[in-house]
Amino acid sequence: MVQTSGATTKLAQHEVVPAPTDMGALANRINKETRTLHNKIDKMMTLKLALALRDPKIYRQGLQSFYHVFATIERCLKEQINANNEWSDMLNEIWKPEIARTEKCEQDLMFYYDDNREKFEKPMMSEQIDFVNHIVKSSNDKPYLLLAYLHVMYLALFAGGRIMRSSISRATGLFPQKNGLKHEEIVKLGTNFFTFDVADENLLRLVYKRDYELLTRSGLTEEQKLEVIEESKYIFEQNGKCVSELERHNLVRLSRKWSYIAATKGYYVLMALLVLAVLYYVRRLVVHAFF
Ligand code: HEM
Repeated sequence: MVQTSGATTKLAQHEVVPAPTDMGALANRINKETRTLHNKIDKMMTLKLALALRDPKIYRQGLQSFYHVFATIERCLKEQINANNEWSDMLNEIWKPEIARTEKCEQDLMFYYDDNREKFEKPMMSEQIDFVNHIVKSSNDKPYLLLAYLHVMYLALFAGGRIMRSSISRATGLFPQKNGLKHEEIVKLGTNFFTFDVADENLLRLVYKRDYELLTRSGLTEEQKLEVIEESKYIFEQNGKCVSELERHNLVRLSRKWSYIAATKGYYVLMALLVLAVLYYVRRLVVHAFF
């Protein structure tokens, strides 16, 4: 458990581990090797978020996709810690319960799905199912691959997550009205995913990164570190596939909606166009006759 209450993040530069310039540190190596992939998903998600913030249905689909990933990581992690194998101590010492996302994500999903747990409990989209199966297999075959998830998925929350939290909180079209609650109260109910129950989030991040480095520095062979870096690339790529899959799904949903409108309201649209054409013709006749 991280003792963060009343703490301050004012650490001297030399106390921050790993130093940003330490290119031997596993976390820095992952960041360097995945920079291009990160920039790609950053652009993708920033674009999609602009749409999702106007449509709670799109937002909750995105959140659901992350829910399955975090819930699977945390389930596998618990299994490996309880297994008392050669990786249990390392994983247990890096892991901080305050960073867990399963419950936080569930609280938000219950809010957006009106307390219908069965609507989000199981992954239904194929890329999400592949992702979940891959995590379970990696964790069973090589438990140290969970270290890729512990860096990539959880540190994302402190950087991009913070940026996203601020745009989400300002998005007025996203939150359903609930029993006359004030906007700030509603925002709180729907943004648990981005909050940590600690006095100082930055300290939590620094302690997490420090323990990750101290335990992985000599706890893994070079070959295992290379495998963790490869798994990190997979995580970025698979997140990208999940985002694209949702985009395709919504395009189909929207086109079905428009074909439905055309099929059911087509008569009225045709009549309106006809009236406009007649008005245009009459206007032309009048202009021609008098001018
Ligand atoms: C699934 C999507 C994403 C993943 C997995 C991800 C992952 C990461 C990781 C692992 C880091 C390094 C953190 C560290 O070492 O402390 C990071 C940094 C960062 N991310 Fe993301 N990220 C994602 C999406 C985004 C998005 C959408 C944005 C922008 C809104 C963003 C903005 C940033 C920023 C500003 C940093 C800090 C860069 C730095 O300190 O040099 N990320 N992200």
